[in-house]
Amino acid sequence: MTRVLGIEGTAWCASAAVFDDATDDISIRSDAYQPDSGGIHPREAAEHMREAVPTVVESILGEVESTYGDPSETLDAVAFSRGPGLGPCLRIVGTAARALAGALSVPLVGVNHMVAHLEIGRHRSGFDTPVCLNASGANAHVLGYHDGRYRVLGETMDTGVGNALDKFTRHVGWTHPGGPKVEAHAREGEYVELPYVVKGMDFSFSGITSAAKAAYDEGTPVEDVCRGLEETVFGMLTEVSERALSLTGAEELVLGGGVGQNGRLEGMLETMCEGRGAAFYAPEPEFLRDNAGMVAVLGAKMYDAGDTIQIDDSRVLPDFRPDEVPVTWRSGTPAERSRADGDREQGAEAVVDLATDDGRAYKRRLSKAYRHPELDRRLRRRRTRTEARLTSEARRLGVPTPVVFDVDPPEGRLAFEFVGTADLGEKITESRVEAVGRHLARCHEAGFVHGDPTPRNVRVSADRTWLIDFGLGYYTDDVEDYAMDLHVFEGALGGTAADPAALIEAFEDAYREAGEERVLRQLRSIERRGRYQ
Ligand SMILES: C[C@@H](O)[C@H](NC(=O)OP(=O)(O)OC[C@H]1O[C@@H](n2cnc3c(N)ncnc32)[C@H](O)[C@@H]1O)C(=O)O
Ligand SMILES: Nc1ncnc2c1ncn2[C@@H]1O[C@H](COP(=O)(O)OP(=O)(O)OP(=O)(O)O)[C@@H](O)[C@H]1O
Ligand SMILES: [Fe+2]
Repeated sequence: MTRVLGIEGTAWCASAAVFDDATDDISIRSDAYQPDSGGIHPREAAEHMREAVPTVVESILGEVESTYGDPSETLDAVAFSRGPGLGPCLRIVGTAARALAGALSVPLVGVNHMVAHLEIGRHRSGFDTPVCLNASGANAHVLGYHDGRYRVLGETMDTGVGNALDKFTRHVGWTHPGGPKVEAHAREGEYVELPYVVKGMDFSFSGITSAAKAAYDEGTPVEDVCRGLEETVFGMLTEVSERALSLTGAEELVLGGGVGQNGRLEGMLETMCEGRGAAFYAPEPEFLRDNAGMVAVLGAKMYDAGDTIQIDDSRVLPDFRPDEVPVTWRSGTPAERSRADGDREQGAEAVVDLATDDGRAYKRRLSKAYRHPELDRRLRRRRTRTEARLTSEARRLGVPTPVVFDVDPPEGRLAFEFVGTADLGEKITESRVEAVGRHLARCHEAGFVHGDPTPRNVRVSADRTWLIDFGLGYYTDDVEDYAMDLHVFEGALGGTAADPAALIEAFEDAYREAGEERVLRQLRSIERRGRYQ
């Protein structure tokens, strides 16, 4: 039996909670910081924490006393959010947690806030090895579990998803937080087109926010812009969640983070999961937005695993990433599930019929019921057309790709030559990875990117390495886009291959030889970029 007091205060929500694992009771006290104008000001937020944290802790201690008895005898540990978050806020929470653990003479547990957003969903759903979509203010990422760590399968390349919505609402003069206002107005609006940006399983929002502001400034009704924002941004998050399910073979999805309170986002995820026979769980709103209940729950699991920290080692970590956390409290690896059903491959976007007498592969991009019909039509058409064009263009450059026999964009249909004997993932070697490096360099030199170069989009045989599935590709002269291709490939290697380091090195060496050094420099800058803005 374990009972843990948790403290949260990474940005706006001062919160304390107690979790009792015998009864599964979670009791939470929260006090939100509400800026008078603009967004969250770090100094004001810290001021709020200074006043509110002692009050919520006091209040929860009172409850512990009356429900369980003397806190120093009935609590096993104090857990707190070490990061990510705003430094000045985190330090106040850290100080409070250390003082309380000292006063109660119990161990201290340092929790990663983003992992807590995930674990609360796993705890309440009872799912074993779900993929998790964290949709919060300052973050947005899709996590999977592999080999003792949570892996970031995909994430935002610029702002968090809530921040993207909040930036738009500030522009139109609404108070913080803007997310709930976007939701209310979107209900009255008609969908308008905004840029849809998915690169492999990564994505970005800054172009969407700018386009939304511009549309509003040009007189598009604010309700319509809000609807366009929801359909676009949540469509992207749902698409990458589906890709993550498809890639890992997981059959469960949990949602986390404050933006998860949005009914449209939940609805899309639910529809997507239904469509592929996966189970979906969204925690109640009080466990989605920032709260100390999730900190107490994860704190209890870590405490049970002996995962406590000494006061001296308990400094806060404003850039704490979820993949830095050694996952001590759980085991299990997702069961491998074959996505092939006889002679039919089920990808995230399409079904591909492979066992044909004519040696062809027939691909069909399916309509996605979760997407707005107009957006769905546009994406399927555009990607089908792009795939035909770039597959042929790459082939002309000498990159091995299948011959395209037929294309029907409105129907989302393509007919290709069948190539290879296996996907790269099943037969990965350094020399094949080097071939991918050379092939991508050649595409980039010709001015386009693949857009989704994962091991599943590479086919291999004894003597050749083909690139397939160019549907997310596009022409560009921006070095950032080329570097993103490399980032996507390396990310996928990191998430699936047993020893990615040697493969990544071989891949980069081959790319360097055939392509431009500045792309690799840009790749380093992508990797260094702070994501918590
Ligand atoms: C590091 C930590 O401090 C940070 N916390 C955070 O972002 O608070 P969270 O409670 O997870 O999310 C707040 C965001 O959630 C948005 N939000 C709240 N209700 C919403 C709704 N109904 N629709 C869309 N967004 C909503 C707000 O606009 C705000 O941007 C994080 O988890 O990234
Ligand atoms: N021309 C081809 N020759 C041989 N196999 C193919 C061909 N096209 C597709 N496949 C097989 O079908 C699978 C799915 O195809 P594709 O990647 O084009 O669809 P998708 O829905 O975009 O999938 P994903 O989301 O996994 O990228 C491939 O991983 C590959 O195993
Ligand atoms: Fe959060």
